[in-house]
Amino acid sequence: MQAAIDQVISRITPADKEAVQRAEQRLDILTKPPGSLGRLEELAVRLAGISGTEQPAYGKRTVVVMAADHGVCSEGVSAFPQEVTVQMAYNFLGGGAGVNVLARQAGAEVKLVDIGIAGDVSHPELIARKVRYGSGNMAQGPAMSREEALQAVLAGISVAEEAVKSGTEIFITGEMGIGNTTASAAVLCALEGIPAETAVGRGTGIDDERLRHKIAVVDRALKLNAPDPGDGIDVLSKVGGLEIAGLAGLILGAADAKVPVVLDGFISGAAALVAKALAPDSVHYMIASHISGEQGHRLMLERLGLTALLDLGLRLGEGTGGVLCLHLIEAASRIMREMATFESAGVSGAESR
Ligand SMILES: O=C(O)c1ccc[n+]([C@@H]2O[C@H](COP(=O)([O-])O)[C@@H](O)[C@H]2O)c1
Ligand SMILES: Cc1cc2nc[nH]c2cc1C
Repeated sequence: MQAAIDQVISRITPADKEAVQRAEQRLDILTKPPGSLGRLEELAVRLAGISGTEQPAYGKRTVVVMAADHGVCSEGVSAFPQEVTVQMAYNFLGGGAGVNVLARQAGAEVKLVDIGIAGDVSHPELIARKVRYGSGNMAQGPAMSREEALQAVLAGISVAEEAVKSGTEIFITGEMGIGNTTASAAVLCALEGIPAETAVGRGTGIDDERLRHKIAVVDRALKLNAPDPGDGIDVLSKVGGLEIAGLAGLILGAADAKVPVVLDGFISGAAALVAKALAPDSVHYMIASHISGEQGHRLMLERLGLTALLDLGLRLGEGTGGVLCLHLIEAASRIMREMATFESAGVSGAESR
């Protein structure tokens, strides 16, 4: 399994520098004062680098919602009970979750992957890739074995490969898993050497007392398991989660296919940090959609070297912020394809002063 992942990693290259240059040049001849479309221009340049063309057009958009459970829930780290994960799985499949609504509006398809839900889910639309029934309790031992972490990463890669084969041109990372902000905070601490109190937030909405307890749980898990910060798979297996591993694989698969991957919130950010640890150039293919209300996400994006496009105080997960960002991606790509140039519209350029 390691060899198959290494093969994918070896194919991931930086963004296309020439397409970046062509995009910058095109932005300067469009009918607007230079730089006046602000961050939309930066987005257009990044998309050019990813897609290898300064005038990209994106058709099929796929939100991949990886769902899994977390043994650490038994420590009382979430405001909600674990069974919500399986219940929400059916909500996604029925089209009633927040991300389903926003995806319909943005013309995106939602795919639910069972990568480690603690219960059984059966539905014709489900992508069944269960590695195990929930992770182990990281406060008492490793979350999973190294083999299970590799299997989950590989599952994410194969989901990406299959979606690209069926026409996906943009990915959005989504997830569902009660307890997964604890695992994501632990991954952030382990990879970036950050203290638990900086990385841990309120997740689904815990009070001050539970927050102090959650920080102590993450501290204990890190001390007990001593994950190796130089080894992304070790971090995943000791203090990660199955959906975090699956999303890390999805990001690697997207980067391998040179398809933009829009990151949602805190959990997607943890997966992105793992992908970066495994393949530093994968960051070139990531678009940070929004800054989550979850404490620690800002720092996470800083460590990824990415700037979020939206700041709406979202903290739902599922891919909701990522899907909202599709409207901006569509805007940036249409500007590059449809906006007139000074020459084509007969508009005078700036006077040199
Ligand atoms: O995306 C985010 O930034 C985000 C922030 C807080 C919570 N969530 C969602 O809430 C769940 C995890 O919260 P918790 O408190 O159970 O760890 C999980 O299903 C996530 O999708 C997501
Ligand atoms: C209801 C509910 C929906 C969610 N969607 C993502 N995380 C969630 C957590 C809860 C509790």
